[in-house]
This record gives sequence, structure tokens and C-alpha cells, in this order.
Amino acid sequence: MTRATGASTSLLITDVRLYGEGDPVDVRVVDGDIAEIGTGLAGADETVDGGGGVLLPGFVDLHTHLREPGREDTETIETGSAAAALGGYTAVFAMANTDPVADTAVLTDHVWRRGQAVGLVDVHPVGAVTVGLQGTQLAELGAMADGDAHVKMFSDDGKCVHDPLLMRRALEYARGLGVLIAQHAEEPRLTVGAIAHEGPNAARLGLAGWPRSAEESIVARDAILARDAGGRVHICHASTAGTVELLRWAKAQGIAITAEVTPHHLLLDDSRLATYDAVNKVNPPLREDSDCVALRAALAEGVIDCVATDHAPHAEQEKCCEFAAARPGMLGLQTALSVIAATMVADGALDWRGVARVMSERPAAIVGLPDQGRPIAVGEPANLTVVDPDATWTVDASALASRSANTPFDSMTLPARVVATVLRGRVTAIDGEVRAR
Ligand SMILES: NC(=O)N[C@@H](CC(=O)O)C(=O)O
Repeated sequence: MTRATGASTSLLITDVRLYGEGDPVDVRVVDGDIAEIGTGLAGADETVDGGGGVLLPGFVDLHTHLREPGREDTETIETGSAAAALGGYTAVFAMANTDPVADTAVLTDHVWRRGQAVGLVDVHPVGAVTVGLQGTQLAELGAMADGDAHVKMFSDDGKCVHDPLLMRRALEYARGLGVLIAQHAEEPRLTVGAIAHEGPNAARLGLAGWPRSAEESIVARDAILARDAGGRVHICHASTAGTVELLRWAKAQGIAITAEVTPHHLLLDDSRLATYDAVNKVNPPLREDSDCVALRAALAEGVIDCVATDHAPHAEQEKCCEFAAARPGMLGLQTALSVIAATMVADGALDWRGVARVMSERPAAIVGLPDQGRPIAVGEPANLTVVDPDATWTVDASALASRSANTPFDSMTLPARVVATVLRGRVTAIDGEVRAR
């Protein structure tokens, strides 16, 4: 449905409905900014035919694992950036649990520069909260925040900052630096050996249980620590109905707490574990249908602020093995929009303006990105995503841009498709193909 010709400094996106509302319009982009919105526009170096689709601000993912440095066999900044561009993303936050860990400015600056060299999406490094993710000594948060990458968010994701004194100190530094601590909420004493949600399914299947309380006890604790420290805490991958109620309480107290939910926790529940297929193993684990329902309602209502993929590539040998031995994690960048369309848009829980809110505006605001999640208006930066809301497609894990194939959505037919992604006026993906610089 799209036609594109030539390289450009001016770009015309024709026949799109802004946020899926109103009559179709054309959008002219000049030198990276939106210059004109109208009808019958013509004449540009390049034209993208929106085909009557939906124009949204480019998506922002606060939670991505790009595995570089250290596990380039499973993903690289280049392959992960390609998956992001194809998924409609213009900015992603790359988690610190690489090898070596991103706990120094040297490393976070390297990730930032590598992302800029690839040029498909802004790759913002997340700095580690503690040295080596060991949970014992604060990392050089100030140096990372002051470096070229201007690190805005710190997380030990994959591990919880479980020492309450260390978490308190991190929040105090975060307040001073104007940054955010993103917590992987998992009380480790409650999840020793745990590999599946603690409930009837895990009991039937003989899988050691990861109780909801392991997440909820940390969410409650960190809300209180954030209140007293005056720092901002962001809850990674909220997965339980109880977490939703804690967030509701904390927000009502005026505590500076925000939260994300993954597409897979909105759609999938632990009944999928019956096959023992480790593609369904993820941290936190897939919960029960009642949790999915509560998470969807919370996202629609704004109690959960945004969607984040927790894109977690793993090698085949780390997934095609016995459930207990498999690594937790699932791909997410190329399927996120479609899973949100299936879980939230199809039943009217979110309209396309709501999708813009949870996939672009809120995540950009949470980390304070000045040029992302902006209104689609003249003078604004052209970080944009064109979506065909009427398309359906069948996910083929082997055809994804990621270097890994561990998606639970393989062979699923999903609604809505990203047609084109535009980063600062440059087309980075179109009709399922990445556009290298
Ligand atoms: N979310 C996951 O299931 N996996 C993450 C880290 C983690 O949170 O365990 C990964 O890095 O693979």
C-alpha cells in the first residue's frame, strides 16, 4: 500500500488519519520536522502512501534487551534496532544486563554511539543501579547521567534491587540527578527456584511457583521508599492484579511512581504452560486470566502508564530445552503493536489516541525525552509511525528481524500492521523492510 522513491530531505506522508480520527490528510516533513498538514499536498523528495491508515507518534519502548555487548549471537544493537523500526519504534531503552554490565559511562556512551551509528532508532542505554548488578554497591549513576548518552533511567532489570537501604540511596541519588529508577520487582527470597506463576497450573504441572507476593511486596516497599526519598520509581513489567491496586493506592498518595506492562502479560496466561514449551517461560511469569483482565483495565485507565516490550532474545539452545533449564524471556518489538491492537483496541478499551498515549506519549514523558511522543502538529519533530489498522498478519518467528526467534506469538494471526516508521523525517522501515541509512 505504500510507494517510496529516492532519498530525501523532504518527505510527504499521504492519506493518513491522525490518531485514527477525522478525514485523511497529508503530512509534509521538511528537514526532520512536520512543516505542513493539509489535503492535496504534492511535491517532495519522497512520498509514503499511508493508504488511509492511522498516523501515530513513533513508539517509545522503555524496556528492551539488545544483548550487545556480550551476547551478539542472540541480538545486536543493529538487529534489535531493525526489529524496533519494523515494530514502529523510534526510541528504545536498552537494559543494562549485558556482558559486561552497563554500569559505567564508558559502556553506556558506547551503546548510545553504536545506536546512533546504526541510525534506525534512538537507542538509549539504561544504566545499572548497582555495580555488576550485584546488588551491593551503587554504580556511578552521576557519571552515566552526565555522559554523552545522558542516561535517564537506571535499572538492575533481570535482578531486583532487593536491599532496601541500597534502593533508598538509589532513589535519593535519582532525585538529585533528575533520573528514574526502574525496578524489577521480585523479592528474591520468595522466588528461589521459581519458574512459573504459583497457582493451580504450576501445581498440576509440577513447576516451582513464583508467587504474586514476590512482586507486590517490592512494589509496596518501593512506593514507600520513593515517597520518603522523593525519588521517582518506575515498576518494570507489572504482572499481577495486586500490583495494580498498589499502584492505584500509591498514585492516590501522590507518590512519584509509574509502571509499564508487557504485551505478553496482557494477552497470555499460564494455561499456555501445559505444553512445557519454554517459549512461554518469562520473568515475571505469565499469570492467570484474572491478572490479564486487571492489567488491561489498568492500562486503559492509566493506573499502568505504558506498554513496554521486555524484548528478551535468547538462543535456540537456551529455549529448546527442559523448562527448568530454559532462560526466561520473549521477543516483543515486532509484535507489540499488534498484540496491543488485539488486546486493547479490538474491544474498544483503547482507541488509537489511547495507543499513542501508552506506546509513545507516556513512555517519552516518564523518561523526559524532549523529541519523542510529541503531538502530530506543525513544527514538531517527525518521529512517526503509520499503521494499517485493518491488516492482519501471521507471525513467522523465523522471519523476524531479531537474531533470535523466541516469540510466543509464532503462527498467531494478529490484527494491525506497521506500514512505515519515520525517525526525524527519515524513513527507517517501510512495508516490512528496514531502510538502512
Ligand atoms: N524478562 C525476562 O524474562 N528476561 C530478561 C531478564 C529478566 O527479567 O529476567 C532477560 O534479560 O532475558
